[in-house]
Amino acid sequence: MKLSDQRTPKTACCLKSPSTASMEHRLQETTLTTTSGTDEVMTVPPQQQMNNNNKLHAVNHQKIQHRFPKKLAVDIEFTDIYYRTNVWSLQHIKPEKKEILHGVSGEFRSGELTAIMGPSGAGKSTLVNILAGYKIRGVDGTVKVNGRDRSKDPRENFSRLSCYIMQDDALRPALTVLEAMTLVAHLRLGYLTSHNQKKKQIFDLLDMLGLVEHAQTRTQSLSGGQKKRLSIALELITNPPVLFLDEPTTGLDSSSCSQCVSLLKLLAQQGRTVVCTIHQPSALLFEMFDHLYAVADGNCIYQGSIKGLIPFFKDMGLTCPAYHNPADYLIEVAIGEYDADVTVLVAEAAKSVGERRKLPKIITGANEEVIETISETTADCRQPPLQLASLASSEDSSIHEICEQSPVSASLFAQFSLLYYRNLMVLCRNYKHFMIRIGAHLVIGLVFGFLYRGVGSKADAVFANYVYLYGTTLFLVYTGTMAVTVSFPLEMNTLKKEYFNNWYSLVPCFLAVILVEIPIQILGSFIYIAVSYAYTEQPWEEYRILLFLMVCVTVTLTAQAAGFFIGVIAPLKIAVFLSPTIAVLLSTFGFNIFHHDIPSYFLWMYHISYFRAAFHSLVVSMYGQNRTTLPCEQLYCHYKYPEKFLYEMDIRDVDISDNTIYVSTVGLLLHVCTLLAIWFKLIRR
Ligand SMILES: Nc1ncnc2c1ncn2[C@@H]1O[C@H](COP(=O)(O)OP(=O)(O)OP(=O)(O)O)[C@@H](O)[C@H]1O
Repeated sequence: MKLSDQRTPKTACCLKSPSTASMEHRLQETTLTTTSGTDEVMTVPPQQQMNNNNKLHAVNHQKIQHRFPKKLAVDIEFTDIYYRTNVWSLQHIKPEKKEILHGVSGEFRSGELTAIMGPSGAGKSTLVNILAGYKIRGVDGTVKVNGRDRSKDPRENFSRLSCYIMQDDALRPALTVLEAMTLVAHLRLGYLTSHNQKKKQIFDLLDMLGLVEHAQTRTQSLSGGQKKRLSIALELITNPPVLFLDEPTTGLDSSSCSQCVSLLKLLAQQGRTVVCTIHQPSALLFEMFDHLYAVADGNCIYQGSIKGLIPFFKDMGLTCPAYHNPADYLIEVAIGEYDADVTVLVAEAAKSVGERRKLPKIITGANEEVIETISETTADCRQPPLQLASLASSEDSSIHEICEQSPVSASLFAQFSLLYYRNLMVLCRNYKHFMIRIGAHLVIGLVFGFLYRGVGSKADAVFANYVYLYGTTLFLVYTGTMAVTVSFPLEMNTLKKEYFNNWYSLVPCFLAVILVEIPIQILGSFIYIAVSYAYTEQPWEEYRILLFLMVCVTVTLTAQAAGFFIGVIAPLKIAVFLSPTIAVLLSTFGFNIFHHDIPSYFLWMYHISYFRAAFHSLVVSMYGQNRTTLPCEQLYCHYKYPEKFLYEMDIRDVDISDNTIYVSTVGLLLHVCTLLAIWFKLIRR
């Protein structure tokens, strides 16, 4: 069925503030008409002038042309959903099972905007987490997608046709709106979608969400409502048929709230299944929802239309006072006010599940509307044409079929390139951070060089040089570790969101992060070494300089790998304390303590200490390798012969290449462990 042939005027949602007239009135006033041809034109008659400069408001006064490919409609049915988790009981000193959802059932349909409401702690977020596939552990029950059990298909399939917009916007603050959209378009639409098509799609989305004029604004400067809309726009780039949102209106003022809900309504009217949790909305906002799913203490107490809520309560002997906001009344009933017997409501609501499932699907205006196929939309798009949406076809379509219509994501290499470029861009924007890191290496190099000037070439200053070498190792280990300890923890939320919503795979993302950090650390080390090496008058022999550089770079990169690892495995506050503590602990082995003096139960630390291995290598690179006699300006210099110093320090037999291989291996292993730890965190949901 070619939907563009249908010309029935439809009621559509308009994106506006409800401040001056009733929302309902305006909704009815606004019409959405399809025109002939391939372009869908939503014609919105002029509204009365309102005092709102927001772009979304202006949208109502314009013709908006959207070019959105639509996928098949997706209905979600869930039965007997239980969620149990372990909580630590101080009374019994053991973990105990706590049931948070007690077998809830329901159905969310395409073309409908569903609100999940209930008192705080009722289980709204838990339910939406489960339905979005974000929470997996401890969940029992069945979730069907277009009648097919979701668990029978690979997990990624569902995430390819749905998106989850979490409460925390988790955006990249240094990127502009346009950059964020472009990046996600390249990542998710892959190379099969042409540049022009991506650009068109981005601007259509920004236009629809009222963000065009903020395209060049950095996301950190956006208002709360704009951030929320950007979060939605980023996920809409692949046009998923299902949207889950956790409290999208939290933290927004009433005007932004209504704009946000209006937008969700529009998305639902275009045939999507839109499900969001929401706290007590205003009466006007409440009426904008098509379907209500009310939860109280892990049970469903009502599911059905908004209009049906008050009559349902009336049937249960609960009369909503006149002029009372039904949304407020619902919450009051859910917490047991008005002598409400919640168990009766739960039993009645359970009956309505079956009744709703028997109801024929209401063909909402939007479901009949044209939302063009990709092939119609773009002549230059090489993707196979997507099928037009129709509710009839949605019943037969499995997740697999719908997924086959999803755009092909960027290849792993393309993902890496895009993410690497993004990280470089963020680094350039946060150049102060970069400059401070490089500046610190220069300043410390100058200070160390000044304090230990000339010690590298004197026989009577061998111990001072030994301390300089120790200080160098410690400094490079510290700067390597500490600069990156917070890297992954700070972006864990964003990473979780982006990874869950299938933006990219973990390995390219991980490599893109560490390969931006590694050159900075190498550059910093080079600057420090250039200054301090020259100032302290270390031997000016190419071979020794190269050895020195190699050992310093290896140890600082391994320390960096340790910083990444500690940051990922420990909570942030502990990680920033743990990293330097471990560095200091490892540094005590090898410096002024001999292998034979270490108690046997600490020997393992001596052996695993990459610090010790690097430090010994540095000393040997300066005093070993057949170094000639050191110039002595005193009557007697104990260490005139460098070999003697190595002998007395018990490091004469140190093999630099063995040690360097060991330090590098530790670094590589730490990176692998970091990658596994992140992966574990991402999948442990
Ligand atoms: N992993 C968990 N361990 C222990 N309790 C949990 C866990 N997850 C959720 N809960 C509990 O389950 C209940 C429901 O939590 P949920 O976040 O779903 O509530 P909510 O309805 O979204 O509340 P709010 O509106 O305040 O966000 C709460 O009492 C919460 O403390």
